[in-house]
Amino acid sequence: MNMKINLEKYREKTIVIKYGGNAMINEELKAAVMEDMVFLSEAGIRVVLVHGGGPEINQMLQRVGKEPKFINGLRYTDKETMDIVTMILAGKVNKSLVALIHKNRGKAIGLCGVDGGMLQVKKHQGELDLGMVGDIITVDGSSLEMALDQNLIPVIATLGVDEKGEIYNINADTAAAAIAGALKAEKLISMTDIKGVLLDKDNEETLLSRIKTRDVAKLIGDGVISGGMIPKIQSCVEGLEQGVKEAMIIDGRVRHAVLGALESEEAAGTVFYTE
Ligand SMILES: Nc1ncnc2c1ncn2[C@@H]1O[C@H](COP(=O)(O)OP(=O)(O)O)[C@@H](O)[C@H]1O
Ligand SMILES: CC(=O)N[C@@H](CCC(=O)OP(=O)(O)O)C(=O)O
Repeated sequence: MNMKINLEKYREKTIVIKYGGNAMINEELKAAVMEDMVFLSEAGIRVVLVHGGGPEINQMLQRVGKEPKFINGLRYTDKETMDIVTMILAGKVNKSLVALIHKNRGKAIGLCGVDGGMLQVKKHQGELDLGMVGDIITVDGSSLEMALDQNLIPVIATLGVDEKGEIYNINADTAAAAIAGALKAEKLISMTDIKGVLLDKDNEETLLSRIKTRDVAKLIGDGVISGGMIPKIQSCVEGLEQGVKEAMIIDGRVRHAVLGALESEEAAGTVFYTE
């Protein structure tokens, strides 16, 4: 890779990168993102990759004749859907990302939140029943720390487990924020399929490049932010509240977007800040 960027300031720091299913738009881009993960890891950065896979889950549901259903950006997950989420997230998507890292001569370990009891959940509490969706109660980061100490890149599928051993589905942005908080990460970067948070979601010229965390509730209440952007933006706020130094949303369609985001404080995308 012919990129000269100074990553020294992140050496031995933890960076949690959330890679959304919508930014896995083609195999070439996916391979380039995994190349970046290896590059960062080789620069001595403790990289944790938390991935989504919503579109792949939708495709499989449709193949078996089930219509995907979302409520405020969260998937309604009945038992049959949960089986498919497990197969696709912890199986197909997770292993394909790990394999791509290995293809780039990096070392990765694919885990899901059930492994090592990493993501402990209880059934989601909300106005509406979402089935097998879990709310995170605690994050046990010890298996992640162990992997990072061995210079492995942990690649995480966002399933969680409750005290009865039941497996739940967790939105990948929500899980990434909780993991970043538990690891006291330097940065939480969410890669998606749009420039960042837009004032008008159909006009990419209306990028909000900086958002104050206390304005987030109003942006959601006013309907500026909808669908999958709701958990994404909420998770940036939660990450900062839990001690992450910086949270941002960037355009995963752009090659080497993560490297650009680390290189420049004024990177493209949306940066969240508290006062
Ligand atoms: N104000 C907004 N700005 C940007 N995107 C928005 C906004 N409101 C809703 N969205 C939608 O949120 C989507 C990103 O969330 P999602 O599809 O869940 O992505 P990912 O798979 O990366 O997690 C965008 O593609 C866009 O359609
Ligand atoms: C509860 C819930 O909504 N879980 C998500 C988990 C995957 C995810 O978040 O994937 P993206 O990042 O690609 O959207 C889902 O089932 O789609």
